[in-house]
Amino acid sequence: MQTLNSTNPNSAIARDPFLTFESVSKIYNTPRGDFTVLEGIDLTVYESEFVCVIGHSGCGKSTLLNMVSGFTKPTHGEVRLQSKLISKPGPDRMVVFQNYSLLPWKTAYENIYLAVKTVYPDKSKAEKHRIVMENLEMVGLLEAANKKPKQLSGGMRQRVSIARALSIRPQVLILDEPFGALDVMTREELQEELLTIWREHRVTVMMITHDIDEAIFLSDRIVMMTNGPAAQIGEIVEVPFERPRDRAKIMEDPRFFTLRNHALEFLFNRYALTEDH
Ligand SMILES: Nc1ncnc2c1ncn2[C@@H]1O[C@H](COP(=O)(O)OP(=O)(O)OP(=O)(O)O)[C@@H](O)[C@H]1O
Repeated sequence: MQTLNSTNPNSAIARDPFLTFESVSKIYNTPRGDFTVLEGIDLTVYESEFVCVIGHSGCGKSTLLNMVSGFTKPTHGEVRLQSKLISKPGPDRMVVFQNYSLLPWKTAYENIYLAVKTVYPDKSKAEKHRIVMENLEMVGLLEAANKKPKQLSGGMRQRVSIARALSIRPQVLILDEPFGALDVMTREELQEELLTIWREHRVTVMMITHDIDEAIFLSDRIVMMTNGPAAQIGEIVEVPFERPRDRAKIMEDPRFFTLRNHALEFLFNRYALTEDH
């Protein structure tokens, strides 16, 4: 594994490990025999870090994040959060998917309320209400509180999903291509909002994206996966831009193009998809 050198002000060096993958492999048993998706994954994510994972379709990015959420377990190796072995889902790790996953028969308010009620059954009704309202406000959706998902735009639904995930104060926010289905304008708007929320909450984020520009704009480090089967971390690139980030300024920075070209070269030259994939 290589790391592109940088003088990153957000550099993870000399911080305590927070989320760790130690010699992680994942093998699925399929009707055609064992299928090794990931092999020998070692990764340390630091508290409050924003890490993006990129790689070709099917290389195992969701599998990697599913081992953080606890939806799936490693076949070999361990994933730990603050030294504690992750073996099942828990409220300390919340996931936002691309396809919203809101309950369609409940309003935005009720979707968030249900999450708060499930995780904090002992909180008073007034306190639960306060948490829901605070989180709806955080994503600018107070006025849409009583709307059901089908009455909301894709961007609004994703805002509700993010509010719901953060309402229970997870330590890790797992984002599986959260903006993949949105148009460019909405996508950029949500990226800005996500960065503001991340800065205020200091939550640790692991996010899958197929969009290199999005990964550069959002993250402290980009984990680039090789192709499967038996995909590995090919390279980890540090993103050197100071925060808060200004998209226009970043786009003018020569380092942006160096990073972008480096990631493109990795994906479309060194690990280009071949006929077999
Ligand atoms: N439960 C399972 N059983 C068998 N194979 C699986 C299972 N889940 C995933 N796979 C296979 O593992 C590989 C990696 O899947 P995964 O969804 O992790 O990739 P990905 O990089 O997230 O893909 P994409 O970018 O298309 O979402 C794929 O070949 C997929 O078909």
